[in-house]
Amino acid sequence: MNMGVNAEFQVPVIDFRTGSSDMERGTKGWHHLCERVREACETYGCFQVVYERVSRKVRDDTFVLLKQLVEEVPLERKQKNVNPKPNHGFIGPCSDTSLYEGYGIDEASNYDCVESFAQLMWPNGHPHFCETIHTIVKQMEELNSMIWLMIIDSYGLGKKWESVMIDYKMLLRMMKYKSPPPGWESGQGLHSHSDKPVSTIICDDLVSGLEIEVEDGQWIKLSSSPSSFFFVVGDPLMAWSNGRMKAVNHRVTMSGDKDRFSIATFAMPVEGTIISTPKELVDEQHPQLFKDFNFMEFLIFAFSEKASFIESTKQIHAFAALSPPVSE
Ligand SMILES: O=C(O)CCC(=O)C(=O)O
Ligand SMILES: [Fe+2]
Repeated sequence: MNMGVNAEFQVPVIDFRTGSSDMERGTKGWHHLCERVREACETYGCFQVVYERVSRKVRDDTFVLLKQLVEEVPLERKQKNVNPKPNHGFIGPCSDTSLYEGYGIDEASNYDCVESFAQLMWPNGHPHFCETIHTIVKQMEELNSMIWLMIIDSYGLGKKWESVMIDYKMLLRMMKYKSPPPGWESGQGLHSHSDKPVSTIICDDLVSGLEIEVEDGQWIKLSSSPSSFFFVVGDPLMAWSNGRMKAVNHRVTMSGDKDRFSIATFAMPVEGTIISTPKELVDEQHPQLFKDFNFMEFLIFAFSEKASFIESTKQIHAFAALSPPVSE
């Protein structure tokens, strides 16, 4: 098994050009984009999307503010960022050798939720933080909805999109990965996993570190650009697509002397949402692989003691696989 990082591969880069007729639903260009999105999600489980609706200024300000949060706010305030839902709150560097530090804001496209977080970190308030973070999350949410619509159209489900589109909220995580200590060639920033939310959009400060597994043991490092984001397929989207899309195994590996900052918005279905494969995606050749399941129950399972013994990408199978698969 080759554990090396292969730099020759690159995931597809798909340009959502602002103002182009390709972005108008129903045009030929739109259908072409839908195909490319579907192919990327099926082959790699992720792609890079160029999206200029998020301005350079908002993006730059976001990382300045994130650095301010990491560097200036005392630990006891950071620790107030708690949430009973798994992986929704502050995760500090849990040991001297841990490179990771992360903060969570649930329902971050709601201004009040960003403000409550800011109030805990800066008791005198921080309107610039609230406005900037709220803006970028709203724009990333729009991008996510557009990609979902493309996925739905790419499978010919456009006419019934209202019944397949699920209601969701955006969980924001803001992250810092320290560069490895002197003498280390590289260090683990985040262990390998597939995402438990339906899908994820990642925006980074151009310090690379994110890697995906393309074949067993073959990892590729992804490098972004000032106007690009990574869209990542999560386990529930893979299950919804009846296994067509790939919930890609990914991790963060740090090298060099620069810290990495990133933010990720996770699409979290609202309480009570049932993930169910549309019947159009089930036939003789594609028997149904997963039963309908409650998203929140899956999330809780994935963070349980029992699931900690199961490889991340296999957890969804342990939780919801139909065996044998059922053809309609
Ligand atoms: O920070 C990154 O680039 C990746 C984060 C990630 O994969 C996650 O939080 O699930
Ligand atoms: Fe992830």
